[in-house]
This record gives sequence, C-alpha cells and structure tokens, in this order.
Amino acid sequence: MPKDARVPVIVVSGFLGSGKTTLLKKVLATPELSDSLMIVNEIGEIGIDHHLLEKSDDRTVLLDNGCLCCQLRGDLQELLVDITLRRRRGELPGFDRVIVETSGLADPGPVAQTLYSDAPLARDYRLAHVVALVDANNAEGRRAAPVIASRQVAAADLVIVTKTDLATQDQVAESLDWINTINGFARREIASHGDIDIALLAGVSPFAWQEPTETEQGGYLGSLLTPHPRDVTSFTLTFNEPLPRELFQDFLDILVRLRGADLLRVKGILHFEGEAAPVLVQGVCHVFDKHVALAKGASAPDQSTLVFIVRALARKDIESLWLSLLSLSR
Ligand SMILES: Nc1nc2c(ncn2[C@@H]2O[C@H](COP(=O)(O)OP(=O)(O)OP(=O)(O)O)[C@@H](O)[C@H]2O)c(=O)[nH]1
Repeated sequence: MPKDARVPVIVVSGFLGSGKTTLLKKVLATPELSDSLMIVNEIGEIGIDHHLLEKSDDRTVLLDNGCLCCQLRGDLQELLVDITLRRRRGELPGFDRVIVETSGLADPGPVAQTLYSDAPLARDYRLAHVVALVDANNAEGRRAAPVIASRQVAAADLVIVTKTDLATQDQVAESLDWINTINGFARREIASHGDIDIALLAGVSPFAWQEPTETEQGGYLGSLLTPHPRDVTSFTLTFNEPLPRELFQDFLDILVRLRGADLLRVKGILHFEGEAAPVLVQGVCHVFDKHVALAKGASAPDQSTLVFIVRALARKDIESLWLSLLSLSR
C-alpha cells in the first residue's frame, strides 16, 4: 500500500465545557502534535477559545457564531479547500494535521461525513479520529441537550471521560455506563486536566467513520428526533468600562446560586478596574474556575466580553441583575 499522503484531520467534540480546549492546549504543547492547524468552532457571537489556545494566529482559524454541523458546514468545506490552495502557494506555514474543535452543541457526525462525501476534500484530507469528551461531573448539563450529547459519543472512535478529579467514582462509572449504552465500539480513556497519552492521537488510525447503525446505538438515538434543543440560547455581554472585580464576583455568585444548572457554559475575558492584565473567567453550570490573568502578550478583545450559553434564561434578566447590582453599589 502506498503511504497515504493526505492530511489527517482529527475532529474533537464534547458537550459544552467538557474540556476540549484544555485538552487541546496540552496536545498542541507536545512535540508530536504541535505542528497542527487548529480550526475552532464556537456558538457565541464572539469566539473566546482561540485566545486561550495560545497558538500563533496563522495556525488557528476561528469559525464562530454558528454550529459546524448545520450552518457552518459549507464554511468548513470552503475553508479546507482554501487552506489547501494557500498551502500549495506557500502562503501558509506547513502543518502535519488539522484539528477541528467543534462547538459544544455540534454533532461531529456530519462534520466527519463532509470529509468523505466531498470529493475534492477527500483527495487532500482523511479523517484520522473523531474524539468525544464526556465530563464525568456534568451529567446534568448533558441532559439539557441529550440528543447532541449522545450523538457526539456515537460518532467517536475515542471517548475521553474528563474532569475525573472533580467527579466521584459513581459519577465516573455512570458516565462510562452512559457511553456504553450509546457506543460500545469506541476506545475509552479517563483523564483529568487534558492529560492523555498523546500516542492515542498522534498515531495513524485504521479507523474509518461510519454512520452508526441502530443496533450500535442501542436504539437510543433513533428515538430522539430534534438535535438542537430549542430552549438553549447563546448571547454575549460586552462592557465598555473596566469592571469592579468584587461586584462582578457577587454577580456571578448570585447567578450560580439562582440558576447554576442553566448556565451550560459561561466564558469570557474581562478587564477589571486597576488591573493591567485581562482575566479569563469561565464556568460550567455550578462550577467556575478561579479567575486567571492572561499571560503577558496574549491576545484579548479590547472590551470585556462574556459569552453565555444558557437554558431557558433570558439575556435581559442577566443584564438587569448586573445593572441592579451596579446601581445598588453606587
Ligand atoms: N477540575 C477540572 N477542571 C477542568 C478539567 N478540564 C477542564 N476543566 C475546566 O472546565 C472548564 C471548561 O473547560 P474547557 O477546556 O474550556 O471546555 P470546552 O469543552 O473547550 O468548552 P466549550 O468549548 O465552551 O464547550 C474550564 O473552566 C476548565 O478549566 C479537568 O480535568 N478538571
């Protein structure tokens, strides 16, 4: 067999906040996989992840404000064709593989299918892996969009159960059971903070993606029709002035206390009063990270920007909460 010279593509999916960016940051820091072109898809109007990956801009492409499995599927095709042309003309630095980070609400199946069904793409690219991340600590979040969450697992050849440092043994076992009911064929790994055996992704996989059959899906997916839940919405709050840190923390604490279960994903980069470095703020349902100042020289939007992906929660209610706290504090 002649060596397959096509560029391998790794599709990384996983429900909102399951740890995709954390894993990819680690992956891109390894010598085996640092030579990758990243395509990052985000649901919100304003993308945040590309600021967090700490890769040079010409190696990271953002496809934001839409879902890769529906609205942006054509954009991915065009992007990959364009990348091939620019690479041939020497306008792009060389890369050994493409990694596509899908949004937390995308079904990776159609994305993978695109690589097979589009003849020009299939000439230059081959699907190497579909990876799905499953947050052991957030079964509740997955239940907000069960069809998408299970399709992510169904399409994968490698499923990584994440955040095992936060989860109980029962939660890990429950996640593995849930994965088994959907896809008994994928390799399963357990990881915290993105620590996986890099060889799992660096190697050439004999895997060929196929639409899972009903039996493989345990009949489960067949019974579920609409992939995107209607009550899940996304919006971005932007703040022109630097924010008072303590008040903002109160605002987040109140939001978490009142509606934590519906905060499927919150992430943003904020400028706080009197602080030189912008700060990364992010959370998944009830669990928020400690705020981390961005490294010197890291790119950041000029205004404070906070992206919300929420269930049954209106933008105006969140804005009013912030405005009331602000006026009470003055
Ligand atoms: N304790 C713990 N936190 C983690 C782990 N992996 C990720 N996180 C945190 O979980 C949150 C979400 O992680 P991300 O890597 O941004 O998740 P994601 O899947 O890229 O998120 P979206 O792209 O927004 O869907 C962040 O606050 C991370 O710091 C882990 O293994 N353990």
